[in-house]
Amino acid sequence: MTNAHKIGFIGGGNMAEALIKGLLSGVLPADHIMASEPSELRREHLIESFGIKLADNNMALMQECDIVVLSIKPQIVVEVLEEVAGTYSNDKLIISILAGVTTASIEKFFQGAPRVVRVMPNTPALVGEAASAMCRGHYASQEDLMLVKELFESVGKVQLIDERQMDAATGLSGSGPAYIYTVIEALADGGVREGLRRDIAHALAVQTVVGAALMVRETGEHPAILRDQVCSPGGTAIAGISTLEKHGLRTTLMEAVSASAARSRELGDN
Ligand SMILES: NC(=O)C1=CN([C@@H]2O[C@H](COP(=O)(O)OP(=O)(O)OC[C@H]3O[C@@H](n4cnc5c(N)ncnc54)[C@H](O)[C@@H]3O)[C@@H](O)[C@H]2O)C=CC1
Ligand SMILES: O=C(O)[C@@H]1CCC=N1
Repeated sequence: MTNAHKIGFIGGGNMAEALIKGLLSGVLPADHIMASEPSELRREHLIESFGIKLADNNMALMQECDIVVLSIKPQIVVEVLEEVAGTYSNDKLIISILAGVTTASIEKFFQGAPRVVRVMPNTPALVGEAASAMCRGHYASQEDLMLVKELFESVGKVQLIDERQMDAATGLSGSGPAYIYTVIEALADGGVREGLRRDIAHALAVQTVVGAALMVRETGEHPAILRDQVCSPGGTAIAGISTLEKHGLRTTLMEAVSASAARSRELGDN
């Protein structure tokens, strides 16, 4: 399917890079991927690392690609959409990965019935393990939605959701890798505090998080059941869990998701 398409990224930053790397190792050859990016340093990096073509500017990219991914910061979306709106035609599909920005607020920049699909991916796309949530705009077809779903399935797992839930997904999975990296760092710190060498503590922390996540995914068991299997009566794990509960880990994580979702809503208001 996607081999018939040319995909262009407006903004070649962190998230675009994760998607480009993931797409290259999956469904798309380098000559089907483009980016437009003002930073000379980033342009060189993208050419050298991935062999993709860099457009001279955003309008040139819009003209050359039939799938255009908006991967700039939400704060400059108005400026960029005003710039490229004139080069849009209805045979092009726009994918927005911008936090907070609604499909309706993108559609209003274009004439006619612009086809917009909104996706909230995350950076593990780089290793083919993205968690992406997506929804379609007013004029995108079911076929458009399925095409984008297939594209993002090539870099991880996809959930179709209602647009009203996109800020929640941004708070959970879009931003979530940052929480888990912090958890990994903190677990390793705990190991170092207990006398482990830093590199060993880091390796044990990473593999523990990978292993626990795979247990949940591959056994299909509820996390509480898997946790109970670790906690021996009167043992070590329940002593650790008791400390996590005392310091409110669950509420802290829930509030982190809500704070991030609230920020996503704020970004959409600008
Ligand atoms: N970083 C993440 O984990 C995730 C980011 N997103 C969304 O992806 C988008 C991009 O985020 P990041 O990649 O993290 O940001 P970033 O700052 O790494 O990338 C943005 C890129 O846009 C370029 N740029 C600036 N002005 C431009 C212009 N006028 N035209 C074209 N390119 C321009 C910048 O030079 C930069 O390389 C944001 O809207 C964010 O909400 C979504 C999911 C996860
Ligand atoms: O921090 C941000 O705004 C972006 C969106 C989701 C993850 N990172």
